Amino acid sequence: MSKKPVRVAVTGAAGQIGYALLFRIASGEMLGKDQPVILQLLEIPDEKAQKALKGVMMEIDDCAFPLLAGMEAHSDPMTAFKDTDYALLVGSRPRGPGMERAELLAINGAIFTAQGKALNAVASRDVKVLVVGNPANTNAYIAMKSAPDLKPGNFTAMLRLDHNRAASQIAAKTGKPVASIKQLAVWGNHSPTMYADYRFATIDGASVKDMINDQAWNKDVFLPTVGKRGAAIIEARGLSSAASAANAAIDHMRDWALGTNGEWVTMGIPSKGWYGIPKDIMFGFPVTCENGEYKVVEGLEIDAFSQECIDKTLAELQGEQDGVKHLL
Ligand SMILES: NC(=O)c1ccc[n+]([C@@H]2O[C@H](COP(=O)([O-])OP(=O)(O)OC[C@H]3O[C@@H](n4cnc5c(N)ncnc54)[C@H](O)[C@@H]3O)[C@@H](O)[C@H]2O)c1
Ligand SMILES: O=C(O)C[C@H](O)C(=O)O
Repeated sequence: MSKKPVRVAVTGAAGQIGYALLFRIASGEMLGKDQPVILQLLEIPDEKAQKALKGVMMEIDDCAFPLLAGMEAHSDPMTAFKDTDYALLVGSRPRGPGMERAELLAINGAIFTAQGKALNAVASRDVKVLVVGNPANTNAYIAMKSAPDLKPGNFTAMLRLDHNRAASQIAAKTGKPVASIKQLAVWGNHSPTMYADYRFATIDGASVKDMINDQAWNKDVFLPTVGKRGAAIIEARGLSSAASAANAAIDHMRDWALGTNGEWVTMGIPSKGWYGIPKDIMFGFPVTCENGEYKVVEGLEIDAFSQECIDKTLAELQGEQDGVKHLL
């Protein structure tokens, strides 16, 4: 018997990431090739944006996706999020050259108060929320705090692009296939302070740290390359990453919904005190997923260098989250 369709809301649906994301959701790459979906697409109530959204929807229609069980255009989160099972909050301004993501808080923060409230009012009580719009961790925190009737743990921020970037750099350094890299983690904020950590990573059972055996490369090449990759792409492309961001969003939601078979992935989630990160800080942690739930990988040893990195990204997040109290 075929499965009941699930509702997937996507904001910023006519934007760059939206264009790289919607077709893949509709084709079953996110929730499985047997899972029908209803797309609930949100754009700003602006004639040009709504017209562009109609154009994207015409193209989606023209793909004749067998799993697409319905598609709606919205300009109000209160209708876009009605009964939604999954919400991908992408819609918000990207940064331009020379900006840091945190500078977007003043522009984008308020979007997530309104959207958190709307999710609180009308979404499924089990909605799984992924915040992509930057600064992603703090926007996710705002949305979570604006939705007191939903479970805080159902709000997540996207660190998966950083995880995938780290995996790709390690594959290049070791000359091994990216798929062979296991047990990678990215701690903290989706910002240059993030701490991509390969101390526990393995390739075919062997330690990646021992294979690389170069702390100078870790500190002076790997961490800055991963941490500043978004800026490097903006510099090269003139626009912020879109297809890789959409790909990471698909990976994040697919793994959360369908499980990771014991493999580690990175998700930005509200802390419950793990590794000394204060409660509710929206922090990147290594997790595994099973039965629609994520579980933090606990008990990892944090050495002095790692603690210093974790403290730095935590302090930045605390500063950002203190700075948005007026929105909550
Ligand atoms: N977390 C990550 O790893 C990551 C990666 C890449 C990009 N991003 C962020 O994702 C966001 C979107 O990037 P993009 O390249 O698609 O930008 P874009 O400008 O191409 O598209 C954004 C779209 O969002 C719409 N929008 C704005 N406010 C909205 C609102 N309140 N409700 C609904 N829609 C709204 C705009 O009209 C626009 O169509 C940016 O904030 C960017 O920095 C995050
Ligand atoms: O860096 C940006 O502003 C976009 C995005 O967050 C990225 O990491 O590519």
